[in-house]
Amino acid sequence: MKKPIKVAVTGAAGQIGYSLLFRICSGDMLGKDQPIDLMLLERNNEASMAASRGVIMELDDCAFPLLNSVSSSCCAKECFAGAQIALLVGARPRSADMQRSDLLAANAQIFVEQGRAMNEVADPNIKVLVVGNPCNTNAYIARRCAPNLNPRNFTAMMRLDQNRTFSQIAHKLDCKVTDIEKLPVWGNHGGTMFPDLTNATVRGEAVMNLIDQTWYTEDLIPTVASRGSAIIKARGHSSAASAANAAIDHVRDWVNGSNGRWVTMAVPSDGSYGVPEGLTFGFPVVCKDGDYEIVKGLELSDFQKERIAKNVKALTEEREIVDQIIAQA
Ligand SMILES: NC(=O)c1ccc[n+]([C@@H]2O[C@H](COP(=O)([O-])OP(=O)(O)OC[C@H]3O[C@@H](n4cnc5c(N)ncnc54)[C@H](O)[C@@H]3O)[C@@H](O)[C@H]2O)c1
Ligand SMILES: O=C(O)C[C@H](O)C(=O)O
Repeated sequence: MKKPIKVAVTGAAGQIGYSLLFRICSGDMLGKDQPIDLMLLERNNEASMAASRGVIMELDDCAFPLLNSVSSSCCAKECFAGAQIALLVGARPRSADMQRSDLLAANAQIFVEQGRAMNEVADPNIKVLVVGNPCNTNAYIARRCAPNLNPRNFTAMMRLDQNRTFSQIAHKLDCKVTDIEKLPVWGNHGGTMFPDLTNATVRGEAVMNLIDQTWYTEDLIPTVASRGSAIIKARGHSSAASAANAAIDHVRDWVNGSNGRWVTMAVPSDGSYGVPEGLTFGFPVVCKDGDYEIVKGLELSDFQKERIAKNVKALTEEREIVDQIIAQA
């Protein structure tokens, strides 16, 4: 029997939490032989605590063989004590009339506090996935506030954007999602995100030979970039089960490897492809041995450079705003 891994999840009683926790405990994220100590964080108010208790009752009622223990707290330091993996989901979602970046004012402070708490009590090599929006910049905040932890390990979720692109391509070309390779989404989980078909293949054939450029730039890219808004309009709530699924995919591949496949993770830039060092930026990565590597050596066309530059601009502007928030916090 393996030793349990300590997994912290914030926003445990929210929409995403309700899809995510049950899949973590059934072994979808870390494997069917990996026991888990689950540590939940919710807001300190009666409704959130009650909802959190209800979720724990349901987790109990599933009798998950892999769930070694579960605890719930409204104190970040208690929740993150010894945590080896943290999924930072707890944050306000946007409403139909908002951009994700409009959430910075509401959510930035959460990631200042949680970054500081992790810095004091988490495993120094903790792997962090930020889901709460705007997730790239929130991951940047948490990393800045946790100088004692491994900075590479502060990542944000763009796997949902990749999964959305894969499904659009599979519908368009009538293929299986598993036939598709080398299709990353660069940049920010925001309006400028860049689903990049340049190197994508379907059963080994270049996707760009199978679709026309107009469909790519005028249909696919806007459809993926506005999918979150389309779901909010349709459901009245932001995506939840698909977001939880993407979080599972992100952490599973990071921990257990992507078998040579490119996957999209937003990670601290090392300066690759002209992206300023330190921005939390969506890149194509390959995961192996519990780590990720940005795919290197790609020749970028002017079209790719221009799309990447728009994301650099958006994230640089957000970084300027939050640098002030961090300095004042
Ligand atoms: N990156 C992505 O692809 C992606 C996809 C979907 C949603 N999101 C984002 O995920 C976040 C959560 O979405 P949701 O639909 O689950 O929202 P929700 O409102 O249903 O749940 C959020 C939960 O977080 C809790 N929470 C708030 N502040 C907290 C704090 N400081 N500590 C602990 N818990 C706290 C709330 O009490 C609530 O239970 C939102 O910001 C949303 O925009 C991101
Ligand atoms: O769009 C949102 O605000 C929610 C989430 O980021 C999504 O992409 O579904």
